[in-house]
Amino acid sequence: MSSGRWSAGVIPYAEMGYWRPDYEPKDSDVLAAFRITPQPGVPPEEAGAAVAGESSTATWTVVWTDRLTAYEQYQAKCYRVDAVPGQEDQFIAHIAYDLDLFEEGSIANLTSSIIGNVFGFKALKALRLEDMRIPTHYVKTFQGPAHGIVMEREYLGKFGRPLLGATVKPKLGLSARNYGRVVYEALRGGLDFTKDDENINSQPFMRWRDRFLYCMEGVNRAQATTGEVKGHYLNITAATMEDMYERAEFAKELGSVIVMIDLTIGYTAIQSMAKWARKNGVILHLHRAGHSTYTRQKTHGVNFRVIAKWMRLAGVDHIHAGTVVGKLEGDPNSVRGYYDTLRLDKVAADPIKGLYFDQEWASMPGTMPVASGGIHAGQMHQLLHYLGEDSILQFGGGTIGHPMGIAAGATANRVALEAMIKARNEGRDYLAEGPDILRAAAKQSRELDIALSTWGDITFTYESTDTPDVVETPVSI
Ligand SMILES: O=C(COP(=O)(O)O)[C@H](O)[C@H](O)COP(=O)(O)O
Ligand SMILES: [Mg+2]
Repeated sequence: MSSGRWSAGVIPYAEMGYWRPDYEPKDSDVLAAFRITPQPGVPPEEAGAAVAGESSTATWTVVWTDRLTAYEQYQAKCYRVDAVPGQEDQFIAHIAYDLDLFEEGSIANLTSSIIGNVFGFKALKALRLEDMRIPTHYVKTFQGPAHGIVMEREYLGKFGRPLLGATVKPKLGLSARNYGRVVYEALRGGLDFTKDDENINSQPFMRWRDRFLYCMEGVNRAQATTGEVKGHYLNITAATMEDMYERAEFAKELGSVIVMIDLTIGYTAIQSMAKWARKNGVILHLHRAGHSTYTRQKTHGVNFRVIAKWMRLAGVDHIHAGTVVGKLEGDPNSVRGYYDTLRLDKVAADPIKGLYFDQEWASMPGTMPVASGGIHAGQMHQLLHYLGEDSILQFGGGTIGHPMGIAAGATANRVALEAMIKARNEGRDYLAEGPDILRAAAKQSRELDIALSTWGDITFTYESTDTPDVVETPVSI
């Protein structure tokens, strides 16, 4: 292959040893699959080598000090470049990184290497990190989910069905007392959880302490009324770690089973809160606020499946992971891949689901995927079919917008879910028989009947104008 010089005076990375088609990745290597779109005139192997170089040891020229290190071991190696069928300018570069390049248990260190500089590289028109294989040697250095799916179910005493939740709406502006009323109504009506929105922190119209007090009053009253364990995700996102710890401690003092953080607080803050959550026996919910700024474009950024992997390592118990049928973007096969990544212990490579590598989690607990964003009771069969039962289904508008009121909206969701689970136990098929099962259940429940007649036809078909995630069978070049 001709490595090509993409700028005068620059030594091709391929010549510096970052293109190694003969390299056999070791079991302990961290592997990455990047979608690269090289600039005209830059051969794909050179572009792949440049990414390997810049995300490991290299600068743009050979430096004398390289020879003072175990240079070859520390060089990342681009060992394979595949053409993407139907996308002439795109290639998938596979890169192997020696485990010694990374600090144990640090998402900040892992990401400063893998996505640190390379996305601004002039040699590339665009770059997207599609997937990573985290070797079990490295997996074992992370705490992982504070409690995980199995323990969460045991704490709550809820088994064999998805958990139900709702985001309090409107997003902003309610007083603490009215907010607490929404919590109580939704929980007494049949939901397991209610949730703060991503941008509810401590604004002038409702300070965090007041919100926590009124929410927990609603939670406690709903527990007394229903005899079930209930929770409200108290969002402890704040400007500093000190503020977040203070809010988390107060939530625990009030007896909350769960607290919430936003992805915007950053990887290190997330890992710190995961440690706090394990130590204090409080479930940790993560809202992926901001992710679409870098996950949505199909040729540039970071695929959400990689964020899902990092967040399971970082230690969150819940993460928003898409709905397939709701109001927000999400290709069905890719979403199934995210859910597998979060829940399974061994995840097999599957090009249809966009999974480039086998991933072994070495018994690390699973993170509960949360489906949220424009979903309602009329989609219950589809949600169960696509997302499975170890999930949280969250209906904000689809609870609080119910014409008969908030508690009725919650009841509609609970009745629809229980009808579907009963049908599963009788061996019936969610997708084929779902609409019949829902209609039959609605004959016994005015709340569900009204929900179906209000929202039954809403399918968010405008979403299908989005380009589906590019999932292809790679071809070696
Ligand atoms: O407020 C909502 C949903 O409200 P509603 O249920 O009224 O639509 C959540 O913030 C979104 O789910 C985030 O998206 P994602 O879950 O995809 O990250
Ligand atoms: Mg929201």
